Amino acid sequence: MSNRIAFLGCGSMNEAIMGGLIDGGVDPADIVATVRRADRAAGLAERHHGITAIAGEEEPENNKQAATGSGVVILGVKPAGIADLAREISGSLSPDTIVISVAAAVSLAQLEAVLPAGQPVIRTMPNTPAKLGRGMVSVTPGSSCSAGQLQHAKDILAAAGTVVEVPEEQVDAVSAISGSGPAYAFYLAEAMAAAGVELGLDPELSLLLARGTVAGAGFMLAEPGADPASLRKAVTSPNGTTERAIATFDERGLPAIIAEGARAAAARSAEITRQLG
Ligand SMILES: NC(=O)C1=CN([C@@H]2O[C@H](COP(=O)(O)OP(=O)(O)OC[C@H]3O[C@@H](n4cnc5c(N)ncnc54)[C@H](OP(=O)(O)O)[C@@H]3O)[C@@H](O)[C@H]2O)C=CC1
Ligand SMILES: O=C(O)[C@@H]1CCC=N1
Repeated sequence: MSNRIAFLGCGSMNEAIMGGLIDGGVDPADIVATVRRADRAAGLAERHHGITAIAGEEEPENNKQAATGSGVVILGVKPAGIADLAREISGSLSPDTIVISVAAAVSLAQLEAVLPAGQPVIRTMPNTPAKLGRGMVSVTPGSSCSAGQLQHAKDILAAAGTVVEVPEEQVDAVSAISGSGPAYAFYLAEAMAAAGVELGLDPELSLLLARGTVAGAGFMLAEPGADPASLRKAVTSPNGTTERAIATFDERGLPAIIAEGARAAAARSAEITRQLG
């Protein structure tokens, strides 16, 4: 199988995976990326020296060219564009080209319906820390994906972070927790920075403290066997300051609010799947 990997629709998510793979040792010469805009393609080629980036506005056949001869093709456009993209490249795929979709809400059945019969397909749900090799990536194989092909995809994606296999009915939940999750952590950092300003800190200092604290806590969580509840308790002195803050969060129902947000994210995913038919 060809070593070449094509990132079709190389925006936030696919660029993050691509960055993780390059840092993890994939040869940039084996990577081809497509986008619509020429300035975006130029930016990708500048940030990831040695890859080939092709813009649709300059080369309308860019996706077909990139798919031709690639062993793995990673579809990274918005959910509404995935079926058209898959149709567009279906005549350019080898029967053993592994087609990976990173799109939320696009089902395996929807993908398989627009690709050649028997094409190996894998639905994934990654997240943007993949850029640092710190992503969480779920994989769900389609009906024609062999165990060997799934393992090959897992081996490639491992450079982007931790790979977990889940049944398709759990992908919306994975999306609501780890797919969208980095945004929740950034939102927490934004709220903490704003709270610091309200308490009288200089905005720049407050942002520095909030960023460093969320990042530092993230590193602690990344240690093997880390337990968020134990780590939290280690900060919380009896009758101290943290205890008062956590009690306030509990009284105001913050865990329920987070659960409600995650339910809304998962429900939106299911809604998009229905809308895409
Ligand atoms: N962002 C995230 O954290 C996550 C996103 N996802 C999924 O990833 C997918 C992409 O999302 P995201 O990266 O945020 O979106 P972006 O808008 O950042 O990226 C989409 C990219 O696709 C390119 N593009 C659009 N149409 C075409 C086409 N026909 N041919 C080639 N390139 C095309 C765009 O090019 P141009 O820039 O030139 O317009 C853009 O670079 C979605 O399906 C989403 O559900 C999944 C998990 C997390
Ligand atoms: O917001 C979205 O729809 C995508 C899917 C998960 C994260 N970002």
